[in-house]
Amino acid sequence: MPADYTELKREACEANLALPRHGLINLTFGNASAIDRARGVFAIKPSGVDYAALKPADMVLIDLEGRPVEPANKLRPSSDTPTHRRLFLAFPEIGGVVHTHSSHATAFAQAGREIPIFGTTHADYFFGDIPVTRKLTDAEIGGGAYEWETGNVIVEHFGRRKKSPLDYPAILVNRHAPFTWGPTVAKAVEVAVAVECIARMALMSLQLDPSLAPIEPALLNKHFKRKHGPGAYYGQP
Ligand SMILES: O=C(CO)[C@@H](O)[C@H](O)COP(=O)(O)O
Repeated sequence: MPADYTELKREACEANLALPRHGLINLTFGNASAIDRARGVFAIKPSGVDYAALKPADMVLIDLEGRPVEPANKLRPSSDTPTHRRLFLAFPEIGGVVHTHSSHATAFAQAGREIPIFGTTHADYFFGDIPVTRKLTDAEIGGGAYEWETGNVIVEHFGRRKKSPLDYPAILVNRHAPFTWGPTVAKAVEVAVAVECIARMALMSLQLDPSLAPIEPALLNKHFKRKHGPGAYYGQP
């Protein structure tokens, strides 16, 4: 009896449809995926397909070895599938990954800039700057495993600090755009919305005052602690 992935595909499709709904997507940029940890299979957006046309049955199933789970059909998995797979392998706590090219967060990523924490909107969600990875090297870009290497620089950023990725569910890939994750793909979408909202506010704050200092520690602690409690992780990845 073949496994039934109907619910996994529905969950992944709903997350992908939420991206343009939240204004995080232009054209076919971006992608979302959800994993069935018990079976080691994730469902991801098909490559290059108009979001408006997406249906659950279009989601492509890939196992954690990178193999298609269903007979190949006309729809190829997202070009970013190896990046999602790299994150699912490195972060066993996560249930979903989202990648967008949302404008303001992508502006910070292209500039290789972390998103500084200037106010309580940010402090309610993250205890520090939203980080940016190092640039990929020419060898990583041209070595034939670019998307996998993109996942590697994200994992490397967290690995050095040995913090749970759920404590810090977002990062900007240098010269590229944001990736977010969460215990579910729906939560990863929510984080992607928060990252874009925070990035837009940060960019406008810097336009008003290019030398704006980061938020005061007392205000950061008050807002983060009242939302996430004393047991939450306080610090950067
Ligand atoms: O990173 C990028 C573009 O730079 C991706 O967001 C692609 O634009 C999405 O491609 P598919 O998921 O449609 O293959």
